[in-house]
Amino acid sequence: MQLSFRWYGDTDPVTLDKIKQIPDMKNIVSAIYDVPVGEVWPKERIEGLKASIEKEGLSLAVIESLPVHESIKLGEADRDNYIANYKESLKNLAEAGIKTVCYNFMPVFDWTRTDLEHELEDGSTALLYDHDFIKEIDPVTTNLNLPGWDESYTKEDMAALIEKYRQMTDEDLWDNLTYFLNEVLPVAIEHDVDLTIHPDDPPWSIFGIPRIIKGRESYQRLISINDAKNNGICFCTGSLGCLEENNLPALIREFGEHIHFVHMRNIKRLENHSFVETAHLSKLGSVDMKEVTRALKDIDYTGTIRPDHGRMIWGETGRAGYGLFDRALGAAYINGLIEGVE
Ligand SMILES: O=C(O)C(=O)C[C@H](O)[C@H](O)CO
Ligand SMILES: [Fe+2]
Repeated sequence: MQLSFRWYGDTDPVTLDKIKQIPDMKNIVSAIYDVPVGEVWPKERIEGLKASIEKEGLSLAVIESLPVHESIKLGEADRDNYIANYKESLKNLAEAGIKTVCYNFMPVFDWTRTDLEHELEDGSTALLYDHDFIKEIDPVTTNLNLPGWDESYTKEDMAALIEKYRQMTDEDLWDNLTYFLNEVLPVAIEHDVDLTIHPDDPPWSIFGIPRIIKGRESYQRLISINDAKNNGICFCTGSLGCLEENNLPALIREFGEHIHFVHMRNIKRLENHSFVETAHLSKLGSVDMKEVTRALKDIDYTGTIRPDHGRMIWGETGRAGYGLFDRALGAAYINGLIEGVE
């Protein structure tokens, strides 16, 4: 298993010279963030990102993420243009030697929380999701100012987009994912790139819009589209762990040959679908990280694994979920789990 760390590029307050001092940290997960969603990622930009990482003696192991344009998720008439661009970007990434690309198929929003600085009893802060609050609010008028949300939307854009998705069913979204994968997988297979779909976070419909990547049935359906290993999974313990019925070690054993990227994150399930992110340690949350790691060992997982969202501890401020200190503690914990199961 290749330990890795997410880095948001030159604007990230967490710098590569610090990341590389985390024990056994050799691999970086990153992306190009200033190319508009749907445009082609130029070769020179990819090479530039790679060079900036290799300059520090690290390697660019995974792209998280190559985003999927809303027109593709909506199945709109112009989706083919964006799919053609997606293929071009995949080719450019493959030519730069990148073999693992993460994406998600969540409509409009990325991960969703209701409080980015929820104070825990030890004085650290974590990301909280209050399901009752989410059910009450109008996402257009309530500014949750989540970093994962695309800041380029005007309120009118967002309202129009949400309305379009509210007319869609899960089936419609599956149809559009199927269309997308039938188009891009041949390119991924030809260039030996593993696409890895990140689960929905949280893994259920919010704001009345569909979400489909939630657990076992989702993965059975995903693989029924195309059983090539390139039709892959980013196994995120924090996202999947939000649903008590998701047996994470069993999912790993069942879908292991499609897992090419792992996010290690712990959450504590609260009542009625609410949850709070915790430190990575199993006993502080609802996810048994040791059994997850043992299952990864059992499937001889050799892919990339990263600590996912951490708390803000020791007074650190920065990008929600992406501070240095608690993710570094998480990385050290993952090192220990791997050593333990080996
Ligand atoms: O929601 C999660 O578990 C993620 O890993 C999602 C990442 O934070 C997402 O890629 C940020 O855009
Ligand atoms: Fe994740």
